[in-house]
Amino acid sequence: MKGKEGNFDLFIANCYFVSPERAIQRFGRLKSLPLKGKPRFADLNLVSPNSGAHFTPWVFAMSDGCPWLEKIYLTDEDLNVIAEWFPGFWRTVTNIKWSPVEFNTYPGRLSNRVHELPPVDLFVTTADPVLEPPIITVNTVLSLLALDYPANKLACYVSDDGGSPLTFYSLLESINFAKLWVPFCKKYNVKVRAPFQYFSDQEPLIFGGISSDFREEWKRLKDEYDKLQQKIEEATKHSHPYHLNGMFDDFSNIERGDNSSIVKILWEDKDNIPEGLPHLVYVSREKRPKHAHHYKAGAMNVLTRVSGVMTNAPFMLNVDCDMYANNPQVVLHAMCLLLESNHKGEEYAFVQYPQFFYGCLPGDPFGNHLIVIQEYLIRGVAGIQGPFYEGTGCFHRRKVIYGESPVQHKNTRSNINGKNKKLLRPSNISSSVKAAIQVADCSYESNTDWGTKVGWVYGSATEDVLTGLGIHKRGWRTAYLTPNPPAFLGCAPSGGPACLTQQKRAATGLLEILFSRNNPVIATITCDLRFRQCLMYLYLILWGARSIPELCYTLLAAYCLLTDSSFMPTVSENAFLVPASLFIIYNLYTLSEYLRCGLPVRAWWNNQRMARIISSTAWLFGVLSVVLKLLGLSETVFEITRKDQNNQDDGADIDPGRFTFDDSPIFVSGTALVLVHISALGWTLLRAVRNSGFVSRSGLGEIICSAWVVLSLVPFAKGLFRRGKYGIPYSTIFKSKILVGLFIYFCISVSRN
Ligand SMILES: O=c1ccn([C@@H]2O[C@H](COP(=O)(O)OP(=O)(O)O[C@H]3O[C@H](CO)[C@@H](O)[C@H](O)[C@H]3O)[C@@H](O)[C@H]2O)c(=O)[nH]1
Ligand SMILES: [Mn+2]
Repeated sequence: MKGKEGNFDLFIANCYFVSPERAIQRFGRLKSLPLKGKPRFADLNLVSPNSGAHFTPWVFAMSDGCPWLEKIYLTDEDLNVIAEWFPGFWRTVTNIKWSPVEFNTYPGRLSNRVHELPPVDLFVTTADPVLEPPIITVNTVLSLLALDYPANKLACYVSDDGGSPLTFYSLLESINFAKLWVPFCKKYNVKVRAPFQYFSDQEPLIFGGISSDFREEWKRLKDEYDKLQQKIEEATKHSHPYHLNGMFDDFSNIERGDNSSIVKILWEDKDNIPEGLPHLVYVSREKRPKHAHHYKAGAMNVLTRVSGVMTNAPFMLNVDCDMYANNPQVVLHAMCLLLESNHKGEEYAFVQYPQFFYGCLPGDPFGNHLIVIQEYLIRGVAGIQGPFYEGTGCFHRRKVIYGESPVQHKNTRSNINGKNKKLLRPSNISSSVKAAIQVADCSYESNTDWGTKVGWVYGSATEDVLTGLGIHKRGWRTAYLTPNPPAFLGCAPSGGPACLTQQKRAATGLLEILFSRNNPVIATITCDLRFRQCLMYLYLILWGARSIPELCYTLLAAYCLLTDSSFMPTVSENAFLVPASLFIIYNLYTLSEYLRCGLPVRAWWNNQRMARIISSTAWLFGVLSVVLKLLGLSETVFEITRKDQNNQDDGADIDPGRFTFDDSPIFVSGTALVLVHISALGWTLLRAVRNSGFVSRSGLGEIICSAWVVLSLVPFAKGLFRRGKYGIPYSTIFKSKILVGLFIYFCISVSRN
């Protein structure tokens, strides 16, 4: 089974078409593709819903001679039906979801080419030891050190933007544990290599038939991990847990946001054998109050340069500090794609894994598990030019980050003819520490292309999407990989404040892209961004801006009820069917997506509800902060999301799925909106009672709209009557009431004129 066997691009048409002609129209084009191999099979039966006729679509397999990769183009049956019946309906979204793609990778088949595997640099970013407890970062690092990949081809770099001695101490302490953990994982082929997850599961001890050796080692390692955890916990409690001497000297007198560069080798892998422990390097870049540090993008660029002078691997993985590797074969899976070019000779700029989360609350109460979005949206984009960069769980080609275009890449590749590829990683890195410190200084980037044409791009709080767009703009294709088990798992924030802060930052950052030099429309006209990819980016970056029309519509319903007017047709008119069917179809369709992902109805509802909450609060504030930035009144900031620890209980009545509040102004608009609608509905009811019956101009349409808003904002309605963190603070309610008063006054004065 070598050589030509195996690799094929597979085209499947598994959809119902309105007519066989339509199917031929859509899939006939496949015939003209340059088939290298023989078509494999064609045995799917299609049924035409109109004529009932059966017909067989074409299924093609094209062999490229690469045994470890399959690319499957799927066509979403429901999408086709909808697209057939409702031409033009939800066009932008349909554009994105139209041609989903799935890759199947077979890392096992790479095993006889181990010597050809390239080195990979692994990056972890952390920024705040309080919001991001070091034990979380330590677990992520341990999961990376223990990956199924030759250790002498890996190097792990941790960027600590907090310059925290606690984070440094925790990583230093974890080295001794890593020396036991990594061999243990590889010896017993441990599935989950983040120790906190592995040991939270007692199962390995309960099953029968496992050697007593294993039991003993398991217990020993659990013991060691507990000790490590205790040490870190202890250090967290005391302000000076370690004598500031020797290795800690650099951390004395550090002020937040004002420190020189620190680069320390925590572990240098001198043995240089595949079974060893990868290099581990701690990096805290220089920060000065007068120098913009560009948040995560700045940190990523420093990591790129520091690793550049130390190991300079051709591929770089980056993860957020909470995103541990859940599938030990992530690098191998990524290599199945990165080592290959497709039948047109194109290579992928990066391989993006989805963001999935651990410890998920049932029913996705905060609407942030991203399962459906990733399954339909990102898989769909994967069939256009490729997924956007999600900021974590992504393998980049180093040269692409340095600004290389696909054409340049092809040329250099054919020049070196694949032979001189750098397949070894230096085993001595201590000699380059001095250089590494220099490239981590903040003056290093002045008057260079870093942050514009080179590296992670500055100017947006969503540096990930902006950077990925810069790559697509140069004409690169990218790939989306969804192996089983999921590649990486992280923490999804819970509670109102953390979720809304994260969404506000996303809305801000995405909108900033519209006003950046990477504007997708300009990129399509002047560069190599594809048109459909441009539509996808527009859809994405205008997410937050949707809050403005949405707010207008929600207020419109309340306005009509308060002034006894209407914006909807009445039930007796035929025209009523238009909004009614749109409403029903939209909800049924989105619901079907959740059900097809195996999620409960509750998850669908929670996501719909959170979308309205986020739109009326976080996105609105996101838009506002971009407006302030454009007016030059304030700069946008990257607020770090709190990484919750599961045991963070602070009371008996704990319900982690319940919405929480604090005194942030972000809650004012939502509170005002729910108050407006409750008033409007109350007023309508009163009027109905007084007039004995609904003889008014505003009818069922307006009432349904208003009630839908209240239903979506139920957490706010409940928050009005609760105290503590589940209640809305009085000051917020007070401010909201002023807004409500102004709105009602506006309604009355408009309707009088
Ligand atoms: O000044 C900073 C700020 C943040 N970070 C790191 O950036 C990562 C992401 O920050 P987080 O607060 O966890 O944001 P999330 O909302 O969870 O992040 C999502 O959104 C970000 C912006 O789009 C992406 O960068 C992330 O990869 C993506 O997971 C974390 O590792 C932080 O430590 C820094 O290194 N320096
Ligand atoms: Mn995160």
